[in-house]
Amino acid sequence: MTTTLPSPPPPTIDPSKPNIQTWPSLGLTLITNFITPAEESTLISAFHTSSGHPPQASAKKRLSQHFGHHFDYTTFGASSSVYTPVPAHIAALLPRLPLREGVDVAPDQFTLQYYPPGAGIPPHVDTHSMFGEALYSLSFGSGVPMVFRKAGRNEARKMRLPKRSLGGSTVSEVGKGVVDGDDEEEAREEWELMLPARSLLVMTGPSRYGWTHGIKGRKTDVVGGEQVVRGGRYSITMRSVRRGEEIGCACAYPGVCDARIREEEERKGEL
Ligand SMILES: O=C(O)CCC(=O)C(=O)O
Ligand SMILES: [Fe+2]
Repeated sequence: MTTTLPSPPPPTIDPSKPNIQTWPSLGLTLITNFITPAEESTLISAFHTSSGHPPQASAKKRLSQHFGHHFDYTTFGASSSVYTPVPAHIAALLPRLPLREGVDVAPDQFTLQYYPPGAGIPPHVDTHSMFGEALYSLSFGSGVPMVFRKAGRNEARKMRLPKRSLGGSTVSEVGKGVVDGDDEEEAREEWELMLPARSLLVMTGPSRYGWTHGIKGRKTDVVGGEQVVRGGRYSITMRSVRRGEEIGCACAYPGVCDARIREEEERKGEL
C-alpha cells in the first residue's frame, strides 16, 4: 500500500490563466503544459544522446547532467574555468520562464536528471548562498509528487551534520544540506504536490528558503485517489549562480541557511 501525504492547501488560480496554480504565501507556482509534447520528446532524446547513458530498464539511480556554470567547491562560488555550453533546446526555454522583473535573473546553471521508476531525491534545501532566489524545475517524461515540508528544529539540526552527497554523481549536489528523516518533536507541515509531465515548478520565498523539497522513492503513487505506477521522470532544475558580492543570504530562515550556519561556525572557531 502506498503511504500518501496530504494534498497541498488549495491554490489560487486566475480564471484567465487556468494552467497556473499559485500558493502566494509560500512563493510557489506550478504551471502545467509549460512545454508541448513535441518539445518533451526533443528533450528526452537529447538527454540520452548527450549523456551516453541510454535508458536501461535496470537503472535504479538518478542520472544527472550539468550545463552552464559549474561550482567551485573551494570557494563555494561559480567556477570560472568549468562551463559546459547550454544546448539550444534548453536555452530556448529561458525566454518563457516567469521571471519577476527587477527581481529574478535568468538561470545560468542547469541540472538535468533522469529518475528511473521508483527513484527519488532526499528532502533538501538548495544552497541559499550560492543560487539566486528563484528555482525552476521542469518535469517531463512522467509526473511525480514532490514533498514539501516546512523546515523546523529537526531540519536545522540535520543541516549542521557533516554534508553528504545526494547520491548522484553530480557536483551540484555536494553543497546542499540534506535534511531527511522524521521529526517527532514538531507538528508536521508537510504535503505532496503532483508535478505533471511538462509542468514547470517555481520556488521563491518560503518554499525556496524555508521549506525542504524532495521526492519519495516509490514504485506507485496515489493520484486523484487512484494508484498509479510511477514512470521514468526527467527534470531540468534551472538556477542562477551568485557571484562575488552576491554570495550570501539574508533570508528569514537562519536555521536552514548555509550562509548563517557558516557564520555561526566561524564565530565558534574564533572563541
Ligand atoms: O527533480 C526535481 O524536480 C528537483 C531536483 C532538485 O530538487 C534539485 O536538483 O535540487
Ligand atoms: Fe532541489
